[in-house]
Amino acid sequence: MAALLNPTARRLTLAACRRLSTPPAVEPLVAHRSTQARCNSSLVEVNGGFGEMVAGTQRYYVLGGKGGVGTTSMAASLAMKFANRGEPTLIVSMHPAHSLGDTFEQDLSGGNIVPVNGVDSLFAAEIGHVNTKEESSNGGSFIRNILDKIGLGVLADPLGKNKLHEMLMKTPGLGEAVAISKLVQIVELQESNKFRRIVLDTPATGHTLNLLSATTLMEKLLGMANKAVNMASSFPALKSAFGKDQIDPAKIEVLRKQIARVHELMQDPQSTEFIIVTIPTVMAITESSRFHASLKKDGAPATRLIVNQVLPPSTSDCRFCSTKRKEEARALNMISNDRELGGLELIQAPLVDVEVRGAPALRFFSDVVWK
Ligand SMILES: Nc1ncnc2c1ncn2[C@@H]1O[C@H](COP(=O)(O)OP(=O)(O)OP(=O)(O)O)[C@@H](O)[C@H]1O
Repeated sequence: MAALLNPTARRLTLAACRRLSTPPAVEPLVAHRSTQARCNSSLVEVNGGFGEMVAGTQRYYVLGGKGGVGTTSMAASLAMKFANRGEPTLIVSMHPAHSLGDTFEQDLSGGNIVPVNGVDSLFAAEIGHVNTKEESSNGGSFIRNILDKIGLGVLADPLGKNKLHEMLMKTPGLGEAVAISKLVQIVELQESNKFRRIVLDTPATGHTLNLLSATTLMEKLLGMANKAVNMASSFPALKSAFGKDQIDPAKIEVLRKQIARVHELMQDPQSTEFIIVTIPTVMAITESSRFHASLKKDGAPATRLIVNQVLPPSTSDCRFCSTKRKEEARALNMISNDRELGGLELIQAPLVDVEVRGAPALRFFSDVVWK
């Protein structure tokens, strides 16, 4: 088992490292450098196989895990690590409830690719989030765009903002449909060619990653289209505006092909690596095991498992800590004996004493995790 954080060094770390992006005005530079060196060198001897990742041909890194285990922090730290090597990197959050912007302490809610403040070579976008309030104030342009893509743009005007909303917000799978559609757009963008690495922060819903279910997605999109048409047909005033034949099969076919291309990329181990994020609890590990089984079933190439929030060692555990530590050891033990997870490369990321938030903390955390 890899050695973990030295608690003394850890205390020194994130709090001090938060300040390191800007050299101090008054503290002598040499002291600053020495603190920085301690921050950079100290802590963890965890082999994250980062060297292998850098040498590999992969361009896409898809991180997924149960809610709250730290997927966004891990994705952001990986993207930061690539960018710090000077590799142009894009991180995309596909979470319905985004926290990537909070992680970088920057507003990313516009859905566009924007440079991350204070980090060279790093760009970010949050996609897939449909904000009802914003949509209402901008006339439903995001949803309109999706409707356009499936040949139902004509629907947007006659339904009006409110009805459009009511209908689409109640459509199951809309969030995923929107996210996939946006991801396809991003991957196809000319601008995206400049990124050597693209890190995707994805929600794993249940134990599956719907990103891969292109077929299901297409069914959803088509179902959505049909629903829209049927609903509109029940409004007499709209009957003449359009009918089923308004759905443009050619447009649907273009979208289907684009999605198939993304799907293919995601299944190609030369292009994509899936990374499962978990925490050392029996429940999270059990779910990760199912998650890996479903990734394999989908032909998705997962090689690494990150166990996040592992307790640092201590010589003076309180009762609570030592009980917690035993529970953790039990959970970690499960991994090596698990048929699904046992074969994955294990990365242990320590529980640190401050939030992983803001560029300096992320920069530090990325060096701790990705070795
Ligand atoms: N190793 C760690 N040590 C300390 N805090 C951590 C660690 N990893 C994550 N956190 C903190 O835990 C919180 C949740 O992390 P994060 O947003 O990355 O989780 P998530 O799995 O993406 O959550 P969600 O699925 O709800 O979006 C954040 O406040 C983050 O700073």
